[in-house]
Parts: sequence; structure tokens; C-alpha cells
Amino acid sequence: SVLAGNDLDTVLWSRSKDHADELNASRMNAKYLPGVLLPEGLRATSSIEEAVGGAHAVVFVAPSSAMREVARLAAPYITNETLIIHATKGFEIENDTLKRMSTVIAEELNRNEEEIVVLSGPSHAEEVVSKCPTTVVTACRITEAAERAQDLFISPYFRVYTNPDAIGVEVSGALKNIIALGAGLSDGLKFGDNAKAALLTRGLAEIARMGTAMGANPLTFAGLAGVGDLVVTCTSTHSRNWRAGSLLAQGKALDEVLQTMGMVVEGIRTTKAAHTLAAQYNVEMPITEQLYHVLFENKSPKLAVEALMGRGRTNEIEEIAKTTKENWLL
Ligand SMILES: NC(=O)C1=CN([C@@H]2O[C@H](COP(=O)(O)OP(=O)(O)OC[C@H]3O[C@@H](n4cnc5c(N)ncnc54)[C@H](O)[C@@H]3O)[C@@H](O)[C@H]2O)C=CC1
Ligand SMILES: O=C(CO)COP(=O)(O)O
Repeated sequence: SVLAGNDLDTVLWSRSKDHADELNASRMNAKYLPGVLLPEGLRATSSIEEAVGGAHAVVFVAPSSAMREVARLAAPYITNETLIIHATKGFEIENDTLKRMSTVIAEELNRNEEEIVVLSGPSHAEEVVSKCPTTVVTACRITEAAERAQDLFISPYFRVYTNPDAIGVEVSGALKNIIALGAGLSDGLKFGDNAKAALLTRGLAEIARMGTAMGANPLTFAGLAGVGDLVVTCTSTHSRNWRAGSLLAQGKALDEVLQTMGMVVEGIRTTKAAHTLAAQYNVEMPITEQLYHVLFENKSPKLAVEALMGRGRTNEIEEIAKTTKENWLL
């Protein structure tokens, strides 16, 4: 929508021919964005060759679980000159390996990971298609690539910043979904506003700890892809992660919640991924750990909160200083 609104010839790929035909005939995406008329310049196709062949830029936004499959399908029709952007918020989990989306795309397209642009930030689709003012980041180590992506997307209602720290932007986009699940759970259990503010703040601390251990610049977590996306996902009723958390609070089983949602809830797989990453990198992620017990080991949320509240005493400033002093990239 944003690209077509900028008068760029834009093709949307769907694996379903019926879905692509319906989009073209009605100019609406009835299942995912009901009631919204899409821009005239936007075409849909179920042919991946037609969608990406000869394209100046390709934007990958499949759910993280489908990214490798989709990138593999697209690979034969993409040249080395094509600008590659992705906006997916999750990790690939395969057996014991965990990969960021840029790594997965780079492997499938046989490209250098550092050329891939990550687009992220507080940007619920429902508001973007309604042209509500929205701000995002295009992140890439190669400034020219980040700026090319910025040029394509920037518009009067869609402001795009650049950031060289693709790792930080990518990791914060994925990890904030875990905290949003927790915020939905907390709201559903009527734990109150203090608890949610604590979840956001201490959630950001553990996202920053994990991100910097993976090579991110700690300043990224104070930006749009960090605190910005964390705030919107933990507070907006558009958020699927927040909604899934609030359904879990009603006592529904995880499978039932996922069926009710009918859309991707990235935070669930990401909780599993982050639980493993925390052990691999030896990083403390207490909220993620407790959420892991709740989601996958049937721990009651009340006991999880007790465990969080009863942790050893910590000096807040010393702990933040530790995160920011180490692992500086830039
Ligand atoms: N919806 C939003 O507001 C935002 C979503 N994102 C991210 O974008 C990614 C995708 O999310 P949504 O589009 O919202 O999810 P969604 O659940 O609304 O839609 C996912 C789409 O992917 C398709 N799909 C699933 N498996 C596929 C496969 N194997 N091959 C091809 N297509 C497949 C589905 O048919 C569906 O059309 C996620 O990582 C999400 O975190 C990022 C920013 C905002
Ligand atoms: O990342 C998002 C908004 O920036 C979308 O979050 P949900 O996947 O929770 O809906």
C-alpha cells in the first residue's frame, strides 16, 4: 500500500491464486484488512516469477516460519542488483540452530547478509493502510542500501529513519513480541498499569542485554524499532501477540488461542528461540524464561509473577551500565 501509494509499480505475491484474484477484483484484502480499499497501482499475483522477476526491490514479509521456503521460491528470479528488504519479526528455529531473518534470506539468495535491509518499527498494518502517521526504520550496515529503502517508502504519512545497526533493529523487532504476550497476559489477569509499565521497562532491559550480546548497538533499543515497537505492541489492541496473551489469561490452551487468532503470533515461537539464545549467550532473560514456563510447561501466570518479583535484589543503574559499556559496535 505504501509503495503503490508512492506511484511505484508494486506487485503483491500470494501463494493462493484465489486470494490474488480476489485482491485484484475487489481491491480489498477481506480476511486480513477488511473494509480497506487498496491503492489502484497495487496488483496481486500467485506467480512468484511475475512478482519478483526484474524487480528493482523485493520486500519479504512472510511469517518467520515460512521465510526460508518463500526466499527459496523467489531466489531463481532475483538478481544481485535487486535491493532486498525484509519486515519479518522473528527467528528461524530449525533443530538446534537459530537464525535471524537476514541470515536466512542471504543464505537462500546467495547474498552477503550485510546487504539486506531490515524495515521495522511501530507499524500496525491496520493503521498504515488507513494512512495514520507512522514512523519506521530501514536498517543496514551499507548506508546506501538503507537510504534506497528509505527513498522507496518515505511518504507524508510514513516517515522513515535509517540506522546502520541491522542486528539491533532485527533482534528488537523479534524479541518485543515476547514482552507483548506477557503484557496481554498481565492485562487479561488485571495485574494493573504498574505491572505493565514494569514489564515494558524490564522487558526492554532484557531485549537490550540479548541484543548487545548478539552484536547490536545498545542505542538502537532507545529507538523506533526498540522502545517504539515495544510500546505499540504491548498497548495496542491491534497486536496479535497482546491479544494472544489476553486469551491465555482467560485460561484457554495455547492451541485453542492460535486457532482463534487465525493469524501469525510470532511471540510464541520467539519465546522458544529466545529461551535457547539466552542459554547459548549466557544472558539473563527472566521475563522470557517465566513466559516460556507458562507457555510450554503449564506454569500458572501467578507463580511466574511470584518468581519474577522474588528475584535477587539488583542495582538498576549498574546493570544498565553493564549492558551499554560492553559490545559497542559503532
Ligand atoms: N501485521 C502487522 O501489523 C505487522 C506484521 N509484521 C510482521 O510481518 C510478518 C507477517 O505478519 P502478517 O502478514 O501480519 O501475518 P498474517 O498472519 O496476517 O499473514 C501471513 C500471511 O502469510 C501467508 N503465509 C503463511 N505461510 C506461508 C507460506 N509457507 N508461504 C507463503 N505464504 C505464507 C499467509 O497465507 C498470510 O497471507 C510477521 O513476522 C510479523 O511480525 C511486521 C510489522 C507489522
Ligand atoms: O509488529 C507489529 C507492529 O509494529 C505487529 O505486532 P503483532 O504481530 O503483535 O500484531
